[in-house]
This record gives sequence, structure tokens and C-alpha cells, in this order.
Amino acid sequence: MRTNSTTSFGSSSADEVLGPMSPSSATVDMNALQQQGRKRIAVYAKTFTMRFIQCVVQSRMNEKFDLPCMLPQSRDWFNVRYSEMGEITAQVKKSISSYPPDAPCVSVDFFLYTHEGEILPLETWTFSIESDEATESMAFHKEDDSTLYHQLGTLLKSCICAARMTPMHRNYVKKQSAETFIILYKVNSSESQIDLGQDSKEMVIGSLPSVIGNIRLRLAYRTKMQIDRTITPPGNQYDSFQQVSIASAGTTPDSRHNVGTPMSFCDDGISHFSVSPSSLPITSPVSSPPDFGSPYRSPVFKTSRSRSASATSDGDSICSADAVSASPRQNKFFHSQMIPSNMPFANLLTMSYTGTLYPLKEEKKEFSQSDDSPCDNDVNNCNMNNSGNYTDELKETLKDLSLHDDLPFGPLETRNDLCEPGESKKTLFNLNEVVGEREENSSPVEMSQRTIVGGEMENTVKDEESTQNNEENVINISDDEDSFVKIPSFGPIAGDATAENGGVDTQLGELLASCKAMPEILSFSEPISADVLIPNIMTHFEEFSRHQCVFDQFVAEVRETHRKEFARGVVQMRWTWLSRNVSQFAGVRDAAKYVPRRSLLYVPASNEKMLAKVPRIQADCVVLELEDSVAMTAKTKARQQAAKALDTYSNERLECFELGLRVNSVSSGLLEDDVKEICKAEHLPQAFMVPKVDSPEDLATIFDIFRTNYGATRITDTNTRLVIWIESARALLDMPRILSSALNLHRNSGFFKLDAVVFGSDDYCADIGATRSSHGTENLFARQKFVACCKAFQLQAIDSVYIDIKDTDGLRRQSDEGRSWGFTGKQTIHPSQVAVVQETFMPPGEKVEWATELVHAYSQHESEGKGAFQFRGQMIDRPLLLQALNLIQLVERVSSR
Ligand SMILES: CC(=O)SCCNC(=O)CCNC(=O)[C@H](O)C(C)(C)COP(=O)(O)OP(=O)(O)OC[C@H]1O[C@@H](n2cnc3c(N)ncnc32)[C@H](O)[C@@H]1OP(=O)(O)O
Ligand SMILES: CC(=O)C(=O)O
Repeated sequence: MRTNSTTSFGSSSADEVLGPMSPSSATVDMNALQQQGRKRIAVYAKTFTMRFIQCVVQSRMNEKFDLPCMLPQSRDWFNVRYSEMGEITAQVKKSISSYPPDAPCVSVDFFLYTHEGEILPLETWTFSIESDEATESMAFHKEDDSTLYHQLGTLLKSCICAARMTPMHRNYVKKQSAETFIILYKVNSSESQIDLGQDSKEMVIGSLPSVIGNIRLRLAYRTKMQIDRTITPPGNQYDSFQQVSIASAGTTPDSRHNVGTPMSFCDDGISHFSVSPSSLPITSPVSSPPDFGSPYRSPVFKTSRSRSASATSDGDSICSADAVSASPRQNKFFHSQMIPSNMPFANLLTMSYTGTLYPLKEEKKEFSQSDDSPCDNDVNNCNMNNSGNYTDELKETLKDLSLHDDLPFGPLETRNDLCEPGESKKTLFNLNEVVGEREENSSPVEMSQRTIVGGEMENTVKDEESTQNNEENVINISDDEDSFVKIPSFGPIAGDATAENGGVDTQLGELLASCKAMPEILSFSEPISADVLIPNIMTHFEEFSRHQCVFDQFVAEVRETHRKEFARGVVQMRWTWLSRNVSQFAGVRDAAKYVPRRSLLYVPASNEKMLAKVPRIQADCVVLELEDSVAMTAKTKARQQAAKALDTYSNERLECFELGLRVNSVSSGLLEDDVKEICKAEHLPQAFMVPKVDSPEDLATIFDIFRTNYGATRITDTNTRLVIWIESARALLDMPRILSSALNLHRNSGFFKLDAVVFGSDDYCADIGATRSSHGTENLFARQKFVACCKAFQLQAIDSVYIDIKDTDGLRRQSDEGRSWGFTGKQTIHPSQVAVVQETFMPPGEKVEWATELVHAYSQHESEGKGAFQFRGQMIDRPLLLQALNLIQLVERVSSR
């Protein structure tokens, strides 16, 4: 992490930095002095170019500057202290071969690059030295040298200030992310060619006359922040950035002012697009813009993306549910494909979400081997060996961390498949992309590596030799060094002698700093002789040898830290994967939020005695019931009792996983009265349950009633869930639309999250005119269609009521049938039914053992490249793996009570 980026102003002068001018002015030959002055200013110009680019580019990285003032010893160029980034220096060197005054100018362009691949040129900085008659006739005086040096210092400080005042800095620098946009830069050895659009502004930051010409720093920036999306976005077709910038520059004023296209907003809209088309507001973005009163409002971008395009995945299908999880990852920047190779800043930002900028050789190898991993997106398991097994080292670490016990299926073995696309915040990353890019763009940058350790941007040092030997190379870095060599920062190792003495990091840092300090003798006019230089270097070598133990210590710390960090990352990744890929979890991303509903017990809210039993009822889900079990004459009483009970229960520990409340249906006309009364309670139920939802229009009414009576805060309580009942032929046939509407209401309007759907078999039978029977064949089609629809949307499916309270065998049989068809639970009406149902929906011990063994066997075969294999006489492939994981997780969750 760069903790060292404050700018402070020291007191150095030209002489301190370059050494005194010679020959002395007393004996000066005017021509020689003129010549010397020119040379000297040329050095200033080159150094200034480097420094100003560093300052401006770093200011666009959204990192805080925090360098302590080093007065009075500072020998920082132009009295400005900052920490150089090697990557920027490398890019400057790569992009320009000569500096002013040899080159007419140097310019730096900045661009905003959206996740959709569009580019908006934002500003350009130009440093030039232009001679004219006045400067050509200027005579150089020795005092001019020092004056100019200090003036350049002021110019650099002005540049730093200006860099923080442009629209780009104010509006965009802090908001960069993989989901929205990032800022790129490009260095040119000529005037910039980019088009900053209508009403762009230009200013001269400073102009200093000198014997070699007017030294000038200029800034031009865009004021109209619009992207014309009628222009083809840059993609693979662009080989060089030049092409991209030309395409952008082709924007015509007219096309920028298209009317009728929806607007999106920099911080809201673009991220909407990246999340999911279906996450766009139901109402048109034009008619419902983000809150203009917000202090965070960003400038408007123009987009030609239309609602109709979004609608394709908006609606009724499984895509709608899936899109939420898939889209953000799919839409992340794929830099190696999208970003031209000479946009190094993009690389720096890449690592903030891929984890690594440049892969180590062995990582590269692992990634190329895992191309055909079932994880089709972007993450792989980096601490596995080449056959996909976890390395001994990782296993060892997991043992150290006692993490085996936390895993659902014992020790980590070969889990090539258990990786979560996109969850690559530590050392888990997609290297396939960066590898290609890295090889193509071999540059001095290869000497350094940067990666993320512990979720933060850190620098790494690449040790060529240890890389070949498959050693650990990722190192935490935190320093203010100004070169490619970064000094690591680790806590002292307890008990170690070096720890008491300031710690390995301090010692190593001091050593490297002393070795890298600017040599005392440095003058362009007096070359350093070999007699002085060689002994000097030899002394440095000896110094290093004496500190061998410091390096050894450092390497040991690096290895240990990396090993532990990585192990944690893997375990986290496995759990995340599980919760996202197992249908049992019904679309709930976080396993901890999964609510088991093996049995759902109705408690009529009109019955005070029954209500009093609720805290001790061990049904997974208890439903305070206002609907069918409550007589019309008792509705008011039931509502009042339910509201009171909600507040009373809030002081008690309930045995159930969920306390819900079933209101009356829309068609009953009683819903609003229910909601009005219940909202008098201070505590909401954990789930609102609404029967007889026959259409999306019913949902709109439900939403409206809740919104009117509950107010904005309560209705968007993200912890409150929604459960609905499907109880008619019409509703059954319209289930996809009903379910997707409910999910969209949550996504777009923040309404309670639909989590489960219940089949109201008695009302369904009444609706279709069927006669209820003990064998239940009259509901065969409905139950099977129902369960398929629920699962298509990753929702829990709750089976019908078994009304014969005394017939335990029949209840068990029907429960067993429902479970085997895919239902996740069953409604119960009497406490005596709860245990039977919950037991039936709990996998038996031998099944759990089967599932656990299957998962292990699957891992083993997966690592050997076998998708299907034989296990206990059965053909096993991926769907069976998912079934096994379903079982394991249900057991895990239920036994956590
Ligand atoms: C098709 C549909 O719509 S289903 C949904 C609507 N239906 C319902 O909500 C019905 C819920 N169930 C009930 O109301 C009752 O179980 C009934 C009316 C069916 C039977 O009730 P009872 O005749 O009291 O049954 P029973 O005498 O066996 O009850 C035994 C005990 O369990 C209690 N009990 C029974 N059902 C419940 C219940 N659902 N919740 C809490 N406690 C209950 C009784 O209060 C009684 O307690 P006690 O021993 O302290 O007196
Ligand atoms: C439970 C319910 O409402 C029904 O079966 O109709």
C-alpha cells in the first residue's frame, strides 16, 4: 500500500541537487557559462518533465499523500517531496525518447474509460520549451540558475494544486471502480491530439523565460462530460491507443446532443448497467432520475442504451434471477482484451480487482492448466499444484489455522471446481488475461511486480531465481522508496534479535535507503572517476553481505505471511462458492442468511393461547396467521394480538429460524387493514407472507399498500423477507411472471426480498373443482409444475398442507414424496406435525455420509480431469454433486440452531 504520498516542500536548491556551477563566475568565459547554463536548464527540463508527470498521474490514482517533511536535509528536486512510481517512470521512458528542449513538448492525456469500453478524453497537460527572439537573446547569469530552479519548484507545486482542481479530479478520481469507470493516461512526445469537446478550457499553469526558451506548462480540460454512445466503443479492433483516441475525437457535437436517449448517471447509472439490466428501475430512468439533491451527484453521461434492450433479461425467465449475480462479474473490465497495451494506468488499476498485475511463472502455468476448469469465469485456485491438488504447503497452513473443522466436507483436498467466479480479492486471480498482455509488452516494468495481499494494494518484489524455484514471491510492501525496488514492511518476529532492534523491515529499509541514497559527488560537469566509484560500490556490496541475515529474515516473513493470507482466501472462496451454487440456498448469496423452512407452522393469531406457545415452537418457520384460520368476526382481534405478539417476542429467544406473519389476500379486501394494524408494532415480522397472489398486478397492489402504510424506511428493510402463496390455476400458470415481478420489485424498488413460495393446495383444489384425496393425485401436475417454477427462480418451494392431523404415516409419506420431488419444506397446521415433517426433510445419516463421500470423490476425479465417474455403483456427474452439496448444507444450517 502506498502510505507515503504526501507532498511536502523542502529547502533544497539547485546546488544541493546538482552541485555548484563551475567554473566560478569570477573567471568565467561568457560563452562557456552560457553553454553550461543551457545544459543545466536542459537537465532541469528533463527532471521537471519526469516529476510533473509523476505528480499529475499519481494525483489521479485516488491515493492520499502522506510524506513527512524532511527539512532541512531534504535534497528533493525542486523542493517537492514525493514518492516515485516505477511504473509511471517506465511508461514515460517507453513513450518518449527526448525531452524538451530537444523535443518541442511532452504531453500527458487523461481519459475516462467506462466498463462498457467507451472512452472520454478528459484533460491534457503539456510541458514545452519554446524559444523566441527574446529568449534567444537572453544572457545567462549564475544567479539565474538558482532563480529558475526555485521557479520550477513553484511551477511544480502549482501543477500539483491544479491537478486537484480540474473537473476530472473533483468528479471522477475518487469514484473509479471496476463496475463503473477508471481513468487512464497516455504520455506523448508531441502536442496532444485529443478532442476535449465543446467549451473545453485551457490555461497556462506557468511560463518561465530562460536562455533555452519559454518553459511552459499548460492544462486543457473538458467541461462537457458526455459520452456519445453512437461511436463504436473500443475493443479488440484497436491495436493502439492512438486509434482509440482518434475514434473518440471523431465525436461530433450534434451526435452528442441526441435527444430521446435515456440518460445514465456516472455513479448511479453506469453501475446500474454493470449490475444487471434487470436492475434498472421499472420506471424510465428519464422520468425517475437519481436524487438531484444528493451531494454526490455526478455529471450526466449520454447513453444510447435503451430500456428495451434491458428487457430481454428483465422479465420472466431464469435469466432474470441469474443476471443479478452474473452481471457484475461479466461486465468487469477485461483489460487485456479491451485496453490498448500502452495504457499502463489501466494495468495499475487492474490489479485492484484482479489481485495481480504480473503473474509469477508458476502462477501462469497453473492458470493455463486450469483453462477448462468448471469455473468458467475468472478465478482459479492458485495454491494448487499442477494437477489441481492443493499444495502440501496450503494443507499445512489450513491445519495451522484449524480451518479443516470449518469445512463442510473435511480437509481440503482437490477442489478445482469450487472456485467462485469473480471472488478474487487476494491472490486468486485470472492470470490468463494479464499473462498475454505481459508477454506482449515486455518493458522495464517487468522488473517489478505489484499484487494485492490482504485485500490492499501492495507492491511485490520479484526474485527471478526464487520464481524459477517455485518459491513464494508475494511481499507486503509499504515504503517511500522512489524506484522499482520496494521495501517490504512486516511486523517484527517475536523473540527475534532483529525485532528488538527495530524489526526486519526497519533494518532492511534503512539498509536499502542508505544504499540508494544519492551519491555525494554528482555533477554533470565532472564525471565520477572509476577510482572513486569502484571502491564505493565495493563498500556497498560488503554492506549488503553483512546484512545477509536481514534478507533471510525478510524472506521468511514474506513466505509465512503469504501462506496464511492465501489459505484464508481459499477458505473464504470455497464458502462463497458453495452458497452461490447450491440451489438449496435459494438464491441467497450469503449462506448465513439461508432460512431453512422444512416445516412452516400456522398459528392462528386470533388464538391467544396458541400465540403464547410460539417462542417454544421448534418449527423452522412459524407463521402468525390472519387469513383462513381466522374467522371474519375475529380479524380485528387477530391483528391486534399479532401486533402485540411481535413486540413481545422481540424480548424473547425464539426457537424457530423465522417468525412470519400471513396477512389476508389482495382479493379479500382486508389486506390494507391488516397492514395498518400490524405497522403499529415496533418490530416487524422477519417475513411477510401473502396468500393468493394471482398476478403481477396483485404484487403491485401489495407493494402499494405496504409503501403507503409502512413508509420508505421500513419497506426497504433489507432483512425482511417476502413469502407468497400460489393457490389458483391462474396463478400457477402465471408463476414465472409473478415470481420475476416479485424479484424485480425487490431489486428495483427495494421491496421485501422474495425468498420462498408456498403451494396452497386446498384453495387450488377449490379453484379447479378437484376433490381432495389422501393420495393427492389431483394435485400431481400442480405440485410438480409449482416446484419447477420455484427452482427456476432459485426460490424455496413449500409443499401442501396435510390436513389429517392424526394420520402421521400419511403425513410422512406425503412429506417424503414432496422432498423427493424437490420441495424444500411443507406446511403444517398442528405442532404434532412439525417433528415428522422436519425429520423427513432432513437427509438421513447415511445420505449425509453418501453426500460427503461423493463430494470428496468428485474432487478427486475432477482433479484428474474426469467429469463423470462411478461411485458406489452409480454414475456421478456435476448435478449429483450439487444434490450432495444441498444435503450437506441443509444439515450444516439446521444443526447450527
Ligand atoms: C388450508 C389452510 O389454509 S391451512 C392454514 C390455516 N389453518 C390454520 O392455521 C390451522 C392451524 N391449526 C389449528 O388452528 C389447530 O391445530 C386446530 C384448530 C386444527 C386444532 O386445534 P386443537 O383442537 O386445539 O388441537 P389439539 O387439542 O390437538 O391441540 C393440542 C395443543 O396444541 C396447541 N395447538 C394446536 N394447534 C396449534 C397451532 N397451530 N399452533 C400452536 N399451538 C397449537 C393447542 O393449543 C393445544 O394446546 P394445549 O395442550 O396447551 O391446550
Ligand atoms: C394453505 C392454504 O392456504 C391452502 O392449502 O389453501
